[in-house]
Amino acid sequence: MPDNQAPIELRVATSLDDIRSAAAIFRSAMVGLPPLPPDAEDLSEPGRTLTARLDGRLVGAADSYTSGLVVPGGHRIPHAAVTHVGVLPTHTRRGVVSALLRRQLGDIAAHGEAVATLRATQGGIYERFGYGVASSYATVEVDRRRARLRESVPDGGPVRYLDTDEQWEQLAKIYDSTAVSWTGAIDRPSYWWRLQELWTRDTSWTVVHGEPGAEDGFVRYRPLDSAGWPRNPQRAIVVDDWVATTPAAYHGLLRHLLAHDIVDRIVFTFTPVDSPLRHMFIDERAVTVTGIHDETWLRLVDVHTALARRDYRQGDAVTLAITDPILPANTGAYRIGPEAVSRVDAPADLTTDVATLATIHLGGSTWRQLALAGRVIENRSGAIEDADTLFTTGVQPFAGTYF
Ligand SMILES: CC(=O)SCCNC(=O)CCNC(=O)[C@H](O)C(C)(C)COP(=O)(O)OP(=O)(O)OC[C@H]1O[C@@H](n2cnc3c(N)ncnc32)[C@H](O)[C@@H]1OP(=O)(O)O
Repeated sequence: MPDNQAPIELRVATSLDDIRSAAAIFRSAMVGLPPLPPDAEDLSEPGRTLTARLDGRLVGAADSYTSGLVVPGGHRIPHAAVTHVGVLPTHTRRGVVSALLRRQLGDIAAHGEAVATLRATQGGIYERFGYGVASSYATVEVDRRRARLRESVPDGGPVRYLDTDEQWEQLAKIYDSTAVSWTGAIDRPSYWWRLQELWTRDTSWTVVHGEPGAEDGFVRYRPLDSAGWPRNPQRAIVVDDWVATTPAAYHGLLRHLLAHDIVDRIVFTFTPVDSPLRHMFIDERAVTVTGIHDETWLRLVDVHTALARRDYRQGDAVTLAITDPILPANTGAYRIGPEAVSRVDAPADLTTDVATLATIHLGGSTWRQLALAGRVIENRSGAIEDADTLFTTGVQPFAGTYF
C-alpha cells in the first residue's frame, strides 16, 4: 500500500445500494462476463458481501455463500464458498483485495466454518492467503463416431427431458436429495442455481435419469456453435453439468449423449481427472483429454477441525508443524493418527504451511509431490511415506461445480 494512501475501510454490505455496487464492481473487474438482466437480484447471500472503500468510495468487494464440502470419508463439513472477488481496475495493487480476503477469513472463522473454497480466475493470487489447489478437473472430448461402448457397459435406467422453464427447481431438488457425496463435492446454494438460470440463454437441453420422484442424475448440454448447424461438418455439443450419483445414472446419461447421431464431438467441460470415461469404449482413443485445470482452491480456516473431520487410512501417526501467518491460531503441531487428531507440544515429523496442507487435504496431491517441490520439510526419515499412507484416498477429489 502506498505510504500516503487513505486507510481501506471494510464493511459488511447491508443496503441494497451497496450490494448492487459490489456486484457492479465485480462485473467491471471481470470485464467479460455474460450480461445479466437489469432486474437480476438475489444473487448474493444477505450478510456475506464484504465491501472495501478508499476515500469513501466503494472500490472492491468479496462475497461468500454458506455451503458444505465433502471431505475424505464422505463427511460434509460447514464451508464458505468464496466468490465475486473484485477490485476496480482503477484501484488495483493498493492492498484492497488483501484487506478484503484477510477480513473475510476472520469472519468465516467467526461463523464456525472450518474451510473455505474458491475458483480462481488467475493462479498467482490466492496462495499468499493460505489457499491451495486441492482438486483439479479435466476437459475431455469424445469423438462420438469412434465411441463404441463395450458390450460390458450396462444399459442404465430411463431418461427424460425436462422443460426449460421448470428445470431449475427440479435440478436443485435432485442435487440436494441425492446427497452428492464424492470427495470435493460442495452444496449448491439457491444463488448459484439462479445464476445458471440467468446465464443459460441459448439453446440448451436438460435430461434427467431415473423414475419420476427417484431421479439420481442429470445432464445439461448445448450446441457449441449453432450457426450453420444443419450443414456444419463438425457438430459439437458441450456438456456443462453432468451429475450421476449412481452407476445406472452414469451409464444411462452417457448412452443418452452418445445417441445424438447428428453430433460429431461431445465436449465435457468438467470431469474428474480420474474419470472412468475412456474405459467405457472399445477404442479408448475416442476420448481425448484436452486440458487439466485447477478447480478447488481450499483454505483450512480451522486447521484442527478440518484435520479431525476427515478420515485417514491405517498407518503410523505423524506429527505436523503448520504455520499460518494470517490466522495464527492455526500455527502449531498436530498429531495425526488413523483414529484421532490432536494438538500437541512435540517435535514435528513434517513442517509445512497452511496452503500446502490444503493442497494435500482432499487427496488431490501427495506429501511426496509437495516435498519434491520444496514445500514440505521432512524432519524424521520415513515421515513423508507415513503421511502419504495416512492421507491417501482411493479417488481423486472433484467438485464439478464452478462458481
Ligand atoms: C474467487 C473469485 O472471485 S475469482 C475472481 C477474482 N477477480 C478477478 O480476477 C477480477 C480482476 N482482478 C481484480 O479484481 C484484482 O486485480 C484482484 C482481485 C485480482 C487483485 O486485487 P488488488 O486489490 O489489486 O490486490 P492487492 O493489491 O491486495 O494485491 C495482493 C497481492 O497480489 C498480487 N497481485 C495482485 N494482482 C495480481 C495478479 N493479477 N497477478 C499476480 N499477482 C497479483 C499483488 O502484487 C500483491 O502481492 P503482495 O502480497 O506480494 O504484495
